[in-house]
This record gives sequence, structure tokens and C-alpha cells, in this order.
Amino acid sequence: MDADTTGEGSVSVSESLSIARAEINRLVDVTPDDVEAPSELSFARNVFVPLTTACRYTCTYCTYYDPPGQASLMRPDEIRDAVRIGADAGCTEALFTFGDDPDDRYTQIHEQLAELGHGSIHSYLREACEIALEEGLLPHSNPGDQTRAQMEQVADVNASMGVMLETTADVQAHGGPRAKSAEQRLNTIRVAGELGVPFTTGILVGIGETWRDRAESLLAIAALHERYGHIQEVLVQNVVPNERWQADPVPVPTMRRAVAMARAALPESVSVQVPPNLSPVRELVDCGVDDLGGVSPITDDYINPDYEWPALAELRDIAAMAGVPLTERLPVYDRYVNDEWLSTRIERAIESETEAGQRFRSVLDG
Ligand SMILES: O=c1nc2n(C[C@H](O)[C@H](O)[C@H](O)CO)c3cc(O)ccc3cc-2c(=O)[nH]1
Ligand SMILES: C[C@H]1O[C@@H](n2cnc3c(N)ncnc32)[C@H](O)[C@@H]1O
Ligand code: MET
Ligand code: SF4
Repeated sequence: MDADTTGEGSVSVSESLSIARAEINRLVDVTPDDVEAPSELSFARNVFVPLTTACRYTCTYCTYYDPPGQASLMRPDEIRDAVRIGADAGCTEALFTFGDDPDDRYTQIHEQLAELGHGSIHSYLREACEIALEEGLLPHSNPGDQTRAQMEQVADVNASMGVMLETTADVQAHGGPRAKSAEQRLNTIRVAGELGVPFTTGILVGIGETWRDRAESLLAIAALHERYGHIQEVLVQNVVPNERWQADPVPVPTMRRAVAMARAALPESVSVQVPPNLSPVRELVDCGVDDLGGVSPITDDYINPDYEWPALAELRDIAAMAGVPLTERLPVYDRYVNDEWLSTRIERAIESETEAGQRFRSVLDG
């Protein structure tokens, strides 16, 4: 017998498309007046660990990647030095962010990994996370797209992970022979949900997407969060000019509307983050920003090295101006700090009686 597709409770394709269209239209019309200002501003203290500058993609806004032949791989002792300095400076997070699948096309990276006894970047990332945990930091890795097998290899040694969706639109900025694809980004976010990994994602604003594209991107994130509950924060990040991306900066009114749109698209429990080294946060807080991301007291933003991190005093000043408290958080948000979401490995690090455990708990206890 044919399945009943017309009975009560079923939704036709045209009906569901019109619901989706209505949602997009609602978001496109959102203005900063439609959203509530936050009740606090949070941030995390991190150290950036740029494992490798090799990347299979060539996003035209990105100055981070080096072409084959010039790309480098951090050695284990360099990783250890970086995370140790971070722990000593009171950080809680080791942010591992680097090129996507760097061993794909860069023979010298492949060879260097082999010399270190690793067959893939994920195998090496696991060692790097172990080093961070040994030295008293909680790993948060953003290796770009990941397959399920790749993410499974490192999930239990990360407190949380992330990848920017950037946009669901097909934009020129991701064009070329090896293009970043929205499908792969969405798949990575889905895999994180399936594996129960607390996750950070976001949109990059100003890379050729339209307002409808922004709404669609945010709705795609909201839909995955509705299914898995794993999205802890969504970054609304403006693309910034550099020697590879020579465009005018994203205007403040555009950012105000994009932040308000994110706030309106997502449930209240999901934070909206704007990076304070790239954006005029003071002019965005009332649009619903409630997190200032990871700020490093010791390392550069290796992705956008021309843009310096603000000092802690400046974050305090921004919060004071907004009339809200500034609170420090871990790379994993408080509501995920329980045995439903964290691996025993990470739980043990947070509960341990070491100096690091005490540092993590004092951040948790505020
Ligand atoms: O300092 C941080 N930066 C994070 N970044 C990087 C950062 O927000 C900016 O992309 C760079 O600092 C841009 O200059 C992420 C980037 C992603 O693509 C995905 C997730 C994150 C998460 C963080 C984070 O937790 N802390
Ligand atoms: C790690 C994240 O850094 C972001 N990223 C890369 N290049 C730039 C730039 N010029 N401006 C802003 N963000 C950038 C991308 O969104 C990537 O996902
Ligand atoms: C400079 S981007 C670093 C992370 C990864 N390559 C991504 O694009 O998501
Ligand atoms: S943004 Fe990430 S994926 Fe794109 S080129 Fe830069 S390092 Fe590679």
C-alpha cells in the first residue's frame, strides 16, 4: 500500500517552502530595534596555536594560508612552549585553528607529519590536544571541514570545537578550483551534533552574500541546533581588508542589522559573538551581542595579524558602557559542562586538583 502523504498532519512541499520563505522574510526585515540588548558580556582567555599554514582551499579573503612549498607545521616542542606560556598567563583555552586538510596537496607537510610519526593532520591534532591538556589548557579545535571519522579521532580531547559556516551562498570568494563548500561546512556541523560536541559556528559578513543569504545561513544553523542542541555560540564576523582582500570595510549599519538578525534567528540560549579586534563592538552590543570571543593576552590573532586584540581593560570598558557585567568563560559554555556533553577526559581536567583544574573551576564559579 502507498504511504499516506495527504492525511492529516502532513505538510506539502509547497507549504513547507512557503513557511521557509516567510521565515527568511521575517529575518530580512529585522532591525536592531526588534531585539533585546544582552544582560552580560562574556569572553574567554585563549592562546592561538596555528598548527599549520597549509590549506587545501584558497579563500580570496584569507591571508592565513601559504602556498605549497612555503607552508609550515609547528613542531611538538613549539606547541608545548605556546600552551605553557598560555597556561602561565592564566588562559583556559588552546585554540587550534589552521588550514583545512593541509596534508591533501602539500607533500612537504605530509613528509613532516610522517617524520613525527603521524599519517594525518588529525592524528597530529590529537597529540597537540594532549599536549595542551598536559600543560593545563582546554583544547578548542577549528580545523575547518571535518568528516565524521576525522572528528571522532579528536572529539574526546576537545572541550568544544568549531567551524564557521561562512555562508550558504555560492560566492566568488570561495571560488576557484578548490572551493570551500557550504555542504561540507553544514555536514561538519551536523557531524558535531551527532557526536554530541559543543560547537561554535558563524557567518562571515561581506564576502558577496545578500541579506537573504545571511538569513538562510542563520536559519540553517538554527535548524541544526534545533535537531541536536549543540550550538553554543554563533559568530557574526565582518570580513576585514588585507593584502589579498582589498574592499571597503563592512559598514557599521550592516553589522548592526546582521547581529540583530542573528539574535532574532537563534534561541536565547545560543550566544551571539562578535570578535572585538575586527568589529566596532561598542556600536553593536545593543543589537544582541553577548560574547566577545576568545581574546589572547599573549598571542597574535594569526588569522588577521594586522588586527590587535584589545586589552582586558578595554573589554571592561565596553561592558561598562553597555551597563552589563563582563564575565569570563571557558571555551565550552557553562551549560555544556556536564557529563551529557563532555568526555570523561575533559571532565577530569576540569575537576582535577591541579593548578589548572582550580583555574578552570574559578572561571566556572565566576
Ligand atoms: O578566539 C577565538 N577565536 C575563535 N575563532 C576565530 C576568531 O573568532 C576569528 O575567526 C579570528 O580571530 C579572526 O581574526 C573561531 C573561528 C572559527 O572559524 C570557528 C570558531 C572559532 C572560535 C573561536 C574562539 O572560540 N575563540
Ligand atoms: C577562522 C575564520 O577566520 C575567518 N577569516 C578568514 N579571513 C578573514 C578576513 N579577512 N576577515 C575576517 N575573517 C576572516 C573565516 O571566517 C574563517 O572561518
Ligand atoms: C583561517 S581559517 C582557519 C580554519 C579553517 N581553515 C576554516 O576556514 O574554517
Ligand atoms: S579561510 Fe580557512 S579554509 Fe579558507 S583559505 Fe583560509 S585557512 Fe583555508
